[in-house]
Amino acid sequence: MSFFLRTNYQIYHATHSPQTFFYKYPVQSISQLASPPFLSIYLTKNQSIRLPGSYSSYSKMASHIVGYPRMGPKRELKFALESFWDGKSSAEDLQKVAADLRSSIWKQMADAGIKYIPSNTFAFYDQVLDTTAMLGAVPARYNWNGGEIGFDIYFSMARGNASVPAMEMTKWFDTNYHYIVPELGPEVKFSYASHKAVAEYKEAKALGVDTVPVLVGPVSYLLLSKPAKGVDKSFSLISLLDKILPIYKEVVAELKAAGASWIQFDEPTLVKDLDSAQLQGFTKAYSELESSLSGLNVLIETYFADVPAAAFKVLTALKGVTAFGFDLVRGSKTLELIKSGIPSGKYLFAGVVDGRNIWANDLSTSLSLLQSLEGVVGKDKLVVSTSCSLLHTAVDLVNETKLDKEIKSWLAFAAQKVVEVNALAKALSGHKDEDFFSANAAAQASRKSSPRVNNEAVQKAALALKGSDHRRVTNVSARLDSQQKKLNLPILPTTTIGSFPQTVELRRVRREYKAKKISEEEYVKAIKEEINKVVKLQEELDIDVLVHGEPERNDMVEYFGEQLSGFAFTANGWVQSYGSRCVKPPIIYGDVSRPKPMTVFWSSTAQSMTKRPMKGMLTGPVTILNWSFVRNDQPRFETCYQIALAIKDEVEDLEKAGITVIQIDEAALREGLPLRKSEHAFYLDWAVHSFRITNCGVEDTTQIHTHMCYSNFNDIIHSIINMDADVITIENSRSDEKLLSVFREGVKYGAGIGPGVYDIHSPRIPSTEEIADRINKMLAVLETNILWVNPDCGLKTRKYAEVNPALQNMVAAAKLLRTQLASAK
Ligand SMILES: Nc1nc2c(c(=O)[nH]1)N[C@@H](CNc1ccc(C(=O)N[C@@H](CCC(=O)N[C@@H](CCC(=O)N[C@@H](CCC(=O)O)C(=O)O)C(=O)O)C(=O)O)cc1)CN2
Ligand code: MET
Ligand SMILES: [Zn+2]
Repeated sequence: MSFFLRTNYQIYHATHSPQTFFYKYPVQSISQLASPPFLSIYLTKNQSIRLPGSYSSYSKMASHIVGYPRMGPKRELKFALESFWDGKSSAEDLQKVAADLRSSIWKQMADAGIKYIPSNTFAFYDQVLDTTAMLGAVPARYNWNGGEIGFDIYFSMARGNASVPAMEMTKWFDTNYHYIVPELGPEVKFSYASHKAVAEYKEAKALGVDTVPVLVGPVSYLLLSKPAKGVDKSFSLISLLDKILPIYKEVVAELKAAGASWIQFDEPTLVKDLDSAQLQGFTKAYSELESSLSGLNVLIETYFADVPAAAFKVLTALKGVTAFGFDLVRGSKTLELIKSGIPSGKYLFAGVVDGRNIWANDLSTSLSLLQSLEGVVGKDKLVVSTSCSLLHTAVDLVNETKLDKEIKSWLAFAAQKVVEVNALAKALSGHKDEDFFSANAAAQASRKSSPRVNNEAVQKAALALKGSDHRRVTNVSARLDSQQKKLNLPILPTTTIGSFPQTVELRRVRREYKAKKISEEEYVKAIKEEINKVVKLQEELDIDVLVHGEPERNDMVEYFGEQLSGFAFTANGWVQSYGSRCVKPPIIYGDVSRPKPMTVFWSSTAQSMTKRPMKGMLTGPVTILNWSFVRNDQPRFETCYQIALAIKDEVEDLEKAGITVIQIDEAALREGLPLRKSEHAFYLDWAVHSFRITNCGVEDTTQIHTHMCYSNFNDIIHSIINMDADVITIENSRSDEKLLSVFREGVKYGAGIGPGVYDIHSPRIPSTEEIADRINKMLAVLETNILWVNPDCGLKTRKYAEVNPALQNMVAAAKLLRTQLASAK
């Protein structure tokens, strides 16, 4: 009898001889798995296993996974969600896809031998929004009338609906994941309104998997929320603890009744710079919960950075808490705190397997670290874990059939990380899998010594940049004058951020070209037609500075990654960014260089179609860095300088080709800001420097734009000014125009600035009046002659039916104000 067998890195065709599987040959394509039988068992190469008894009966080692990607290996959840939103499938269909995904994830972890398997890390949109639903904290505008929160209220909060805008969405710490920001105030009535955590626990249990239910901890929940509209900005969110804890108690009681023996509270805000009042919130919350939690093992999970000493002290003194989880990849200083001060008798969940990256773990180094920790907390109290939820890494390397073999051997995605965690736990318990460890050691050695990683010329050029400054010689106001002479733009010039809708047809063209189903000629023709359509549309709309629409790009980072040396890319390495939207971060494995121009052909083609200025469109070095999986064998700034040099070459080639406005997007500059304030200055210094390197060599008459989205800039406004761009467009409308407050407070901004006039992440179409109103608010704090009018961000996720009227209204609003300003003179 023959089977397919999944190992950690490969799918094998296997034969079954009475009690043992033997590998026969590697299966080349995943499509061969179409017909059963297919056994999902994780094994290491050259290892055979005995079935049935021995495999399932060996006792589970002390291993734990903080959380797991929810989209599915082929983005099954994405397609199910979008089909449901489009009215093409039912709520039951969506529930079924979700249940299947959850069940396969739980079984996969159970099969791999993980002891502490998380539940409730699944979400239809976002785990913070799930918590808002659990607490019944639905803003009044959604007209919720109590009862269990269903899809319509839940998705209205996430995405808005025809009559009500969505809740704010913002970056989850320093990741590319976005969460829905709770809107709270003294008037909010909390109630237990979503039983999802308990339902998931029971669902797993029914499948034979006893899980650790995961909740966003009460203190982090409050610290990640914002005062609702109309609530005083100085309102103390933490003061709401008294109101939400009773609901947490209800949830805990229900989980206990359902049989849970562990519970995990994610309290990642513990890694931030908290003040003593905020820290006291933890003490208060967990003392309050102590009696409800009795009888349960309670894990407080932290991640993404070091836990500061003061927070560590508070954390380890919490009542009723039996276990602490730490990120030991990004939080190496926490290690010293653990060694010198973890209370005895508590469990240590040691996050040694990186949840933020795709590199295979250096198992022997991790094992030594874990062994040293055993000496600190005791053998029976050490649990091997991931540094954070695996939500932030790709799902399964097994689906990467086209990836270069050598590079593949250096990698581990979520499914492989689960195996690594377990291998480490087994090794600790004296059952080290020597084959697995030696294969891993060989891969580590090959990565260190591979000549493909090094490019000496690039290293030298990047090294030469350090320590020196790079800026344009003329100051920004003089440059703007020279540019205006050339561009002759009206006041309140209108523009868009770059991308236009990515239609099904467009995706098909790109896909078929990639799969070599259509010729280069046909592809170029189709893309040119698309650009022409977008150009004509913008001319009809009477937009002043045009874009080509980015139809040739799958993604603003991946597109450049595909063309730069030192990058590898995956076929299925998707990571959730928000809701159903995913990104496929390229992998930077070596020194970066630009073999040839990347965008010049498309930009000059687009410019030839119009007399209006056409913006060249590039992604900046910091954003390419922050939205890629970055090599971990050299400091990040070194990689960033290398990318900056490659983009500089592109900027100069665009200028030579006659492009006079060049936008260099730094959408992710703010997001890369370290979580700890003490590290901000160093990061901002090299990040801003990298940006300036890209355009320090252009003529005064070449207008450099940059764009940023989803960020709070108020704390880094001086660095933004220091980027010295001629024009910046910034997301603004979905965060209550917080951005404008910095100018209200008197910060002088002399360059062009376009705070977004409408939210592009919602299907809702803003009216002319609404947009005019927004522009007026901006004019109250910004000089008329520097203000630009543009949407918040690119339009690629929208449909033309939304984009056309929205832009029409935007241009109408700009014209309305121009007339008003002219007559007011
Ligand atoms: N990297 C990055 N991060 C970002 C942003 C961004 O634009 N890029 N924007 C901000 C908001 N986040 C966003 C993240 C994703 C998307 C987005 O639209 N993602 C697309 C995927 C984009 C993509 O790469 N699409 C490819 C791949 C198409 C595809 O789905 N192909 C199928 C079919 C392949 C086949 O049949 O052969 C597949 O791979 O399964 C393309 O269009 O060319 C999606 O989820 O739908 C938008 C905003 C913040 N972070
Ligand atoms: N130029 C890019 C676009 O319009 C910038 C997006 S920022 C996430 O899509
Ligand atoms: Zn943007």
